[in-house]
Amino acid sequence: MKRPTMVLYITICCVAFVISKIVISCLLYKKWARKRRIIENSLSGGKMVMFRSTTTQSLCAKFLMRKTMKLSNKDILGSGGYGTVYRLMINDTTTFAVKKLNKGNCERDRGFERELNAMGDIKHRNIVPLHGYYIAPQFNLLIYELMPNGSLDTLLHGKSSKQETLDWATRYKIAVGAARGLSYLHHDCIPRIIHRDIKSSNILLDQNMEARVSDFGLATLMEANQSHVSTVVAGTFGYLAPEYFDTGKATTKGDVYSFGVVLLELLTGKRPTDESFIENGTKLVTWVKEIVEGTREEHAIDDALECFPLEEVKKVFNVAEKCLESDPSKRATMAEVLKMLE
Ligand SMILES: Nc1ncnc2c1ncn2[C@@H]1O[C@H](COP(=O)(O)OP(=O)(O)OP(=O)(O)O)[C@@H](O)[C@H]1O
Repeated sequence: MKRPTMVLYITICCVAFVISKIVISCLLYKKWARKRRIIENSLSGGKMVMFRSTTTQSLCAKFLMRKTMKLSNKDILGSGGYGTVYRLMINDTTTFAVKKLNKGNCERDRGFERELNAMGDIKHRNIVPLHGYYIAPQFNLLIYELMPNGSLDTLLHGKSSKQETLDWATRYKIAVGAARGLSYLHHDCIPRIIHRDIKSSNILLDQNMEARVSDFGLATLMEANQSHVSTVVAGTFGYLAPEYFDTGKATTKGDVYSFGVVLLELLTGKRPTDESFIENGTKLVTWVKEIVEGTREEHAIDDALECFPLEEVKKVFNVAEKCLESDPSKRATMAEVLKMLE
């Protein structure tokens, strides 16, 4: 090849290389600028409130918001009917769980308000702490403490092969902790709080496997002179008390019934919606009642439990029965349930 032709080729290659670099840089800049614009737009017109605590005192709201805006699918911890929950890592020692509720759905907006009303002032070792919230034009955020051991539902029914079976002592501890949290809501809060969605996926576990009641999106406040609150029936199939299902009147006894179903899940390792019940035309509650009547509790206990103290197990079956009385006036209160378990 002649020298001038070669120089021409090399020049063309160099120019093409430089142009492609410029184009790529422009595209990357455009993408970055777009992302930044979205973050700026989200930050403007929004209101961030962080409650004072040792975890939050050194945090700057703007820094927290910027971190929140960068959350993506890989940070998702789980999704529910009302929103998506993300893991938000601030630094090596501080991580939050952020629930994002998109606006525009009346029920979802009400859920956000209910959650704030119910949880704003609550501090109890068996309730998931709410650290703050963010209100923006397009969405709302709830900022909780991250529960590193996830939900009871995943621990009992999760499919991961790495997952260890929950031993009896841990199950018992979870039952007592959840009962303590619920009893606090019913008997020690003013006004009293009905949770309305007690189920295993709303019982989370902290680093010490201590149970924490979460998800107050349906929670209802009840003044001292009220015996019930009339609502549209909501909650989760399999956990709803029969009288609530029939009348829509929410009472603390409805939560007691749902807690009874959670006790059965801990004992039997079965979901209330387990397919085997549907196939046999029965329900978890009916099946267990028959077993307890025939004093055959050892046949209902979770197969995954290799050893367990039978007397203690029988006692918990009896407590569950007292929670699952079909007549709410005969059903135990949460304070009584806690006393029996403790
Ligand atoms: N504070 C938290 N720490 C760790 N994981 C959490 C936390 N809060 C929620 N999660 C996870 O996110 C999942 C979704 O939670 P969310 O409360 O939105 O829905 P759900 O209770 O599963 O269903 P629904 O709200 O429809 O009743 C939970 O099952 C749980 O695994």
